[in-house]
Amino acid sequence: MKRLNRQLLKRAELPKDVIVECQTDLPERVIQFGEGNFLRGFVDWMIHQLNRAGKFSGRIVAVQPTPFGKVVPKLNKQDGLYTVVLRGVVNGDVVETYEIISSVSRGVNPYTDWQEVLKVAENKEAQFVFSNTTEAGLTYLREDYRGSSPQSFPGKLTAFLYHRYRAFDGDPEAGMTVIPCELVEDNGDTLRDIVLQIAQDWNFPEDFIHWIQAHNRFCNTLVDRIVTGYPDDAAVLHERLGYYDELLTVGEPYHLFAIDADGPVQQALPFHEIGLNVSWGAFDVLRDLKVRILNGAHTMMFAVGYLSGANTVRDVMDDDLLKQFVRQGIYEEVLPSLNIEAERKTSFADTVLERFSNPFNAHFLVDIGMNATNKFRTRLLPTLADWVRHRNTLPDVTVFSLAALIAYYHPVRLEEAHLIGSRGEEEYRIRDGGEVIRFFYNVWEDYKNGKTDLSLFVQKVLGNRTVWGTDLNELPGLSQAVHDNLRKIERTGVKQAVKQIIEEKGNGTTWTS
Ligand SMILES: NC(=O)c1ccc[n+]([C@@H]2O[C@H](COP(=O)([O-])OP(=O)(O)OC[C@H]3O[C@@H](n4cnc5c(N)ncnc54)[C@H](O)[C@@H]3O)[C@@H](O)[C@H]2O)c1
Ligand SMILES: O=P(O)(O)OC[C@@H](O)[C@@H](O)[C@H](O)[C@H](O)CO
Repeated sequence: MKRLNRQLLKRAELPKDVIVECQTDLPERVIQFGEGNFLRGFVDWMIHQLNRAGKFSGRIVAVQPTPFGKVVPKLNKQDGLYTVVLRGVVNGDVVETYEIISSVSRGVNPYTDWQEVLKVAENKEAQFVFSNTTEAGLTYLREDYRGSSPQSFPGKLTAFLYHRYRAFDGDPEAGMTVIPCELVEDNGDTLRDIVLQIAQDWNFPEDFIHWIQAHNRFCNTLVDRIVTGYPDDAAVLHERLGYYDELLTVGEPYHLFAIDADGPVQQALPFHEIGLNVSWGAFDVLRDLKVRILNGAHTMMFAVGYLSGANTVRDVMDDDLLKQFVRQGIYEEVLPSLNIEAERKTSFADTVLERFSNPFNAHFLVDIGMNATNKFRTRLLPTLADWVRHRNTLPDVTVFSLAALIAYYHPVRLEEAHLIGSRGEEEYRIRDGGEVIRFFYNVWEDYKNGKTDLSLFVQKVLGNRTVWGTDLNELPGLSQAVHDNLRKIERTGVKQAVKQIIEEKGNGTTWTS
């Protein structure tokens, strides 16, 4: 089967329902740090839509952010082309679209071709920076700059911007608009602060620091689209498309891009003019809705679902009991703890459940479970803490999900940088930061070897401030409740324990939806 590339576009007859409006000769106007699923199915797809509408006329250079990337060679083999498949239910109708995306001109591996990255800095037409390097990428790393590619993403950006500053002699007009997409609160401000810190570490001149502050915009953003990436039914899709695409990118039709940016950015990137769901300006409420409801529910379900035998979000939604668990968590615990107008939060939750029930949504629970302790801290702990503060009781579903998370972090062995857990005969990888991994390995070993009993084990786990950012034992009753839930899980397994929780809470008729 022929591979997707420019030649194929010239020669092949493609199925009629594949959207092919490719512009493969537009100038490079964007540099993007990251080439992962999310950027390809979201930002790059949006820039492609702007190009199709004649409202941007520019392409993207995608820079690989770590030495271990595998996407850049694939992108270049396909001349930057790839297919976005959007599958889901919109207003009750099943929607499935196929579109060849041509907004990426090429990929660059900065570890072998750093000069190519610097050449983009010398191109005045390149005025935008996008990124998604996961939360782990948007962090400060103290490192030296010796003229080759820095390790960290902010280090690369600092070196890139310094080269540009020098190439254009500090021209204010050469300043860039930087739009990071990492799910980090105030991601634009955070990135700017790290860049400024690195500029100081490297003794770059004060004038450069002034140029960054005065003439480069760093926008805070919030992104929302479930992009599951390369599908498990790729062979079927290739057959249907009639060509081979190593970068097939599957996502849902829903998308939301909130960008806190002023008029000139809105005019330069007029997403709103072509019907894309982009919100300009401050987005505090949207962030709370998205992170607390959608991401919160994901974190609430991943361990409970996985240890109950489900593999994907869709499996959870197809199981009456697990679905009830998620619904109770959202409607009875997360929503009451959000100080947002009732109709708005309920309607957002309804949409989230509809998105989770997307029949095509093969979103793997083990992927959602990566770095789950940190996700619990940012996505569910606010619900838990708020509940305790206002009601002096504990939210059962959220607390159970914490116990299930701890059970999920139960290793059968330590393997290099991660733990191996087991679900019956099957093994899975427990992926988290090195310190978290070592901590869970040690506490579970002590418990299994009888050095601690379950009460002390739970107290140790909840008391680790590095893991949770706080001592969770200080929440009244939490330690006992997690202990009781873990005991139930030990005795009956997760699924039976969930059943008990649901039955104790009643049949759920109090749900808003
Ligand atoms: N996939 C989604 O549905 C979705 C939706 C919204 C937000 N996100 C965000 O995207 C991230 C996952 O991205 P994806 O789905 O494209 O996955 P992916 O694995 O396809 O891409 C991850 C990218 O991050 C880079 N990266 C990983 N660790 C890094 C590090 N330490 N330093 C620098 N770069 C690093 C990788 O090289 C790769 O380019 C998540 O952290 C999430 O916050 C994903
Ligand atoms: O991508 P992560 O691993 O940070 O979190 C898992 C999911 O909650 C997340 O990817 C959502 O699907 C996404 O945030 C939807 O916009």
